[in-house]
Parts: sequence; C-alpha cells; structure tokens
Amino acid sequence: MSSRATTPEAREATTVRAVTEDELPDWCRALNTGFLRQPTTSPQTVAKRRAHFDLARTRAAFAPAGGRGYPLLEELGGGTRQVATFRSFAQELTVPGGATVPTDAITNVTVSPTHRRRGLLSRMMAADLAEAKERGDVAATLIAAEYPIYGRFGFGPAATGAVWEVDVSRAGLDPRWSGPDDGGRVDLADPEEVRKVGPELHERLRARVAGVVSRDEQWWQYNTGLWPTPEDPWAEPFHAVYRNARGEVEGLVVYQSDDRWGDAKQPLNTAQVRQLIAVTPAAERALWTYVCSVDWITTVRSGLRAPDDLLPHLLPDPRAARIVTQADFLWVRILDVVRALEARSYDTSGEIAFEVLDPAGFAGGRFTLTATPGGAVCSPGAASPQLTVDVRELGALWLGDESAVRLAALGRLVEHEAGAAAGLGALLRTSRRPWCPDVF
Ligand SMILES: CC(=O)SCCNC(=O)CCNC(=O)[C@H](O)C(C)(C)COP(=O)(O)OP(=O)(O)OC[C@H]1O[C@@H](n2cnc3c(N)ncnc32)[C@H](O)[C@@H]1OP(=O)(O)O
Repeated sequence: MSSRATTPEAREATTVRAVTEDELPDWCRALNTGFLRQPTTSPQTVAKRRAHFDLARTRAAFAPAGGRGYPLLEELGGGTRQVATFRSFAQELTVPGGATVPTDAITNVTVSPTHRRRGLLSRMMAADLAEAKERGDVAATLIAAEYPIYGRFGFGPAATGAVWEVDVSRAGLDPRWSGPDDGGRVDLADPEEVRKVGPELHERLRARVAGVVSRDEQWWQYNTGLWPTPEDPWAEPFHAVYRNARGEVEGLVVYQSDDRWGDAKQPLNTAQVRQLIAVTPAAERALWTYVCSVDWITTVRSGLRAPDDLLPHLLPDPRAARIVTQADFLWVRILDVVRALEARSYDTSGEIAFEVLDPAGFAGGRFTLTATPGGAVCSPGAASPQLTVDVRELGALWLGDESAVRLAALGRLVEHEAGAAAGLGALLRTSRRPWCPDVF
C-alpha cells in the first residue's frame, strides 16, 4: 500500500505559489498551525511580518477548502485554504578564512497535519532551490527542526551547536574579581546603545568566524525590543559591553536571570546567556568571567556555542562547565561547488579530484580542487576522481566541521584511491570549528 494518502489528481489541485499581502494573515495562521502554536495571529505580528518579509519568497500551498468529496461542504467552504508555508531570504554566510558567500536562508517551513506526506515540502523546496540557483546563491542554509527532514534535499549538518552549563561554585573564579585586569572594562548598556555598537561588532565577528550568518537592521531592532507583539512580548535582558584599553568595543553579552532562592535563603539564580559575541580573546575572557561573577548567579547556561568554545578553559576548573546539549545546528545545501570551495581558505596545499552526486541536478559533477594557503582553484572536470561524495556530505565538510575520514568509515564517502578521504580531509579541516550563533 502506498504511504501517500491522496491521488495524484487531488495533489495536483493543491497549488504552491508566493503569497500576496492580503494572504499574509492566513499564511500566519497556517504557520502557527504547523508549529503547534495558537493559530490566531495578532495584527501586530502580521504587520511586523509584512514590513520585513520578501513576499516573492514567502510561499504557501493552497488546497481546496471544505471537505473533499462532500460537494456541499466544498460549496460552503469555497475557495482555498493555506495548508503549508515556506519562506526564504537573502543572507550571507562566512566561510573559513572570513570571506562571505550569498546564501538562501530557508525558514518557516510547515505543512498542516491534514496535508502531511503528500509531497508539499518537496514541491516548495524544489521551487525555492531552483530560484536560489538561478539567482546565483552559493548555498542554501537552514536550522533543522528534526534531523531526518532535510538530508534528502541535499542539506548536510555543517556547524554543530553546543550548550554548556557552568556550576559557578566549582569554577574556581576569584570571588574578589572586580573587572578585567587587562586595561579594558565591562559596562552595562541599554538597548539603544546596543543598536549603535552591536551591528559593527557583529560585522567584525562575521569577518573572522566561519558559520556566522549576516544580521540585518531588523534583526537588531527585533532583538532590542523595537517590535514587541502579543505573541512575542519583549522583556529587556541585561546587556554588557567590553571595551579594550583604547575604549574600542570588542564584545557584547546579553543575558537574563531567573529568580530562584533555596530554602535556606541562599541565591540559586541561573544566568541564561542569549548571546555573547567577542572579537578578541581578551573580550571573550572578560565577558565570560563577568557573567560567572555576577552576585547571586550560581549557574550559567552558555547559549549555543561551537563545540571547541573557549568557555570551559577560561575557568580555573574547566570541569565546572559541562555540555548539556550538543547537536547538529546549521545545515547547508551547496548549490555551486566551484564558488563554495574557491571562497574559503585552506591551511595547507594539495590537490584532489572528486565527484559530487546531486540527484536534484544543482551541483553534481566532477571537480578538481587545487588549494594553497594563498588561494584555491576548483575546476569542473576530473578524468578519474579519487573519491565520490554526495552533495549532502560535501555540505557537512565545507565549513570544516566534519571529517572526511569519518565519513569514509561510515560509508558516506567512497574512495576510489586509498588515502583520498584523508587527502580531502586534510584540505577541508579547519583549526577552529565553525559556529552559527543565530536561530533563523
Ligand atoms: C527550516 C525550518 O523551518 S525547520 C521546521 C520544519 N517544520 C516542522 O518540523 C513542523 C512540523 N512538520 C511539518 O510541518 C511537516 O511534517 C514537514 C514540513 C516536516 C514535512 O512536510 P511534508 O509535506 O509532509 O513532506 P513531504 O511529503 O514533501 O516529504 C518528503 C519526504 O520526506 C519525508 N519526511 C518528511 N518529513 C519527515 C520527518 N519529519 N521525518 C522523517 N521523514 C520525513 C517524507 O516521508 C517523504 O519521504 P519519501 O520521499 O521517501 O516519501
């Protein structure tokens, strides 16, 4: 028996297209339904989305309304109902070495439970990726709600996210700490100041850390409380900024605290770090030490970091920090192998001929990568590839998070020449893991 519940004719009746401004309230309803949130959307949220969304890239599936096979109901319901949502927007992704490439950021993917497993996600994805390829985006990116969804569309997990929990009492920090001893200082900041210093600081971060994605002006507005909505009321967190001895901003931490006390009236507060971005090791050290030294805070949760984050080793006792979550986070789907591999930097020199499999037809082919620390050339064509890799796996390798040797051992990369995986791995591996700080 087929797992598909409907006939091809019934599926055909469902159209996938970009929404109009008037259709946005219903699109929000379908989105909320798919994400199991209360379906009704406030006018404020609709207005916020209208102001921000690129409607040409905001898709929905429109299915006949009413009960199929029940003509009277169809008549009563009339028209169509939105039963799936999908949105993409222009983004830049930093690759190893600090260059950025244009990417197609995919988000708000839902299919209503009444219409699941009829190929609607597949249709929306195919349409969006075809447009992204046409536009010249180097890759598509997303944060996957569940691991099994996106591999089939050519996405691979490209940057792992790790969350630490620090038991402050165990960390061994100096209880007399009163600020950085490097000539720099930590100052509290209000949202207005964050809107002034944050964007430039983030630009500096993304020029140095692979996996970081661009933030637009609205990102800073939303995240500093300028667009509160009933569904997303903004509660002002604490902001603190690190300045070096010359007064230059080099880091920002945003954190919130709960209000928990033990039976013996001892403080048991947890600081939840919402973001900590730093462009120098001094700023990173100062801001983590600062958060771990706030009086009453007994636990610090780090928010999403790279698995090789400095945090544990900034504490005199690194065992005071333990990873509470570590999982795939940023997924990428390479659309242009040549530009993807030429944009990034390489720590060593080498040459490898390889074949990329891409059943969707966007990025497959044979290529030869000649890399040096000074730059790389990736040419289409290779007489006899030394290995074959699916585009999914190439996505996982691209930013340096995954090991080609590991993929070969898992059977996800096929060597045609002994040592080819090690050769590719030596070129693509990076000295630091990529990090994507943003959910999008
Ligand atoms: C970037 C983001 O927005 S992440 C958020 C993703 N959204 C959610 O998780 C919300 C809840 N889930 C949903 O809305 C839907 O189930 C979706 C979007 C995940 C899938 O939509 P569907 O229209 O059912 O997917 P579609 O029918 O195109 O499935 C294509 C294939 O993927 C498989 N598939 C789809 N979803 C899943 C899943 N969650 N787990 C495993 N396999 C899946 C299908 O079985 C199908 O396989 P087949 O080709 O072998 O038959």
